[in-house]
Amino acid sequence: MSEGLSRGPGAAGVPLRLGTRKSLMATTQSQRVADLLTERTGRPVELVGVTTQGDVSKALVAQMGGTGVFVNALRDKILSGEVDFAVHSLKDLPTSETPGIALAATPRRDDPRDALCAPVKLADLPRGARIGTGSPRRMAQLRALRPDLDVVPIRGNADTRLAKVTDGELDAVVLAHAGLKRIGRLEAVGEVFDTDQMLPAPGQGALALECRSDRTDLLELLGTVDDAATRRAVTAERSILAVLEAGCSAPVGTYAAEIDEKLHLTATVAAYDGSRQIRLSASGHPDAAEQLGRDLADRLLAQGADQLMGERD
Ligand SMILES: NCc1[nH]cc(CCC(=O)O)c1CC(=O)O
Repeated sequence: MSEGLSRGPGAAGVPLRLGTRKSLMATTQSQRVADLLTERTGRPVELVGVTTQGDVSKALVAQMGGTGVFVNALRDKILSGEVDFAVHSLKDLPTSETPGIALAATPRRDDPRDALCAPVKLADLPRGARIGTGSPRRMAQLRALRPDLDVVPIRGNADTRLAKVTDGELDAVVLAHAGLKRIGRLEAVGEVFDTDQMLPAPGQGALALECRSDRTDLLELLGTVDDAATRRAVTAERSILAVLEAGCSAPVGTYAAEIDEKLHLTATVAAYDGSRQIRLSASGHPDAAEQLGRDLADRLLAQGADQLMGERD
């Protein structure tokens, strides 16, 4: 479509190429960001579907350490110049920096909470009900809330998981509210967990725009959809993960939000069996988000967080 045209900083009107996975969740969140960018800057944005190895082989996703395989494929396309930028679910991004890649913007966050997908609330599930999740964080917190439940490890995309409830294989599954909203499946929600009951994954509900770090023109343009309060909150949350040297598959829950110009941060580290949980809170100046997270992580470690995370049943 735009073949052969100059893509330099002066090329106003040339569509930006947004590399995206082809799943419904990915294309929905990419299109939302595309529309917002065009609305704010007048610049057209076209979606470029990218098939990753992870989309082709489910076994490979597990083998390569989860969602990182999707992230890496999109980053490769950015570095090679095939696409200009990508939109990721922030919680799927590793905390380590990637040479040549910049986090250009974090748009305003959606609901960060987890949701119980069942015809009833958690308290109304019968004793011993089967509840599916692949996340050690959700597993541990569910077991702490309802030790009598049978927590079943499952895989697959949100639709596959929801189908297990509809067809009666499971009584419930737990998924991110934000993802369910993006794929239009909020009707499946029986209860949205309060953060007092279940702390979300660091960055849950937030999106991340990435582009090449040497594209200063693009960094400025993408920066128009950045939400500073979201960035501060997810910075605090992710700095906990970084200190704990944990990823999205660790039993670590966090939630940060600004209230009355203070940043409040709560984090939990749980044993895999939910038998023990350390949960701590702190608040501080929003501009010191990273330090707030680091200090809280140090306090978690001082109370034995690394030992807890190392225990598996
Ligand atoms: N790891 C999969 C994943 N990555 C982002 C979302 C949902 C959207 C979000 O949390 O921002 C999901 C599904 C889920 O956890 O239910």
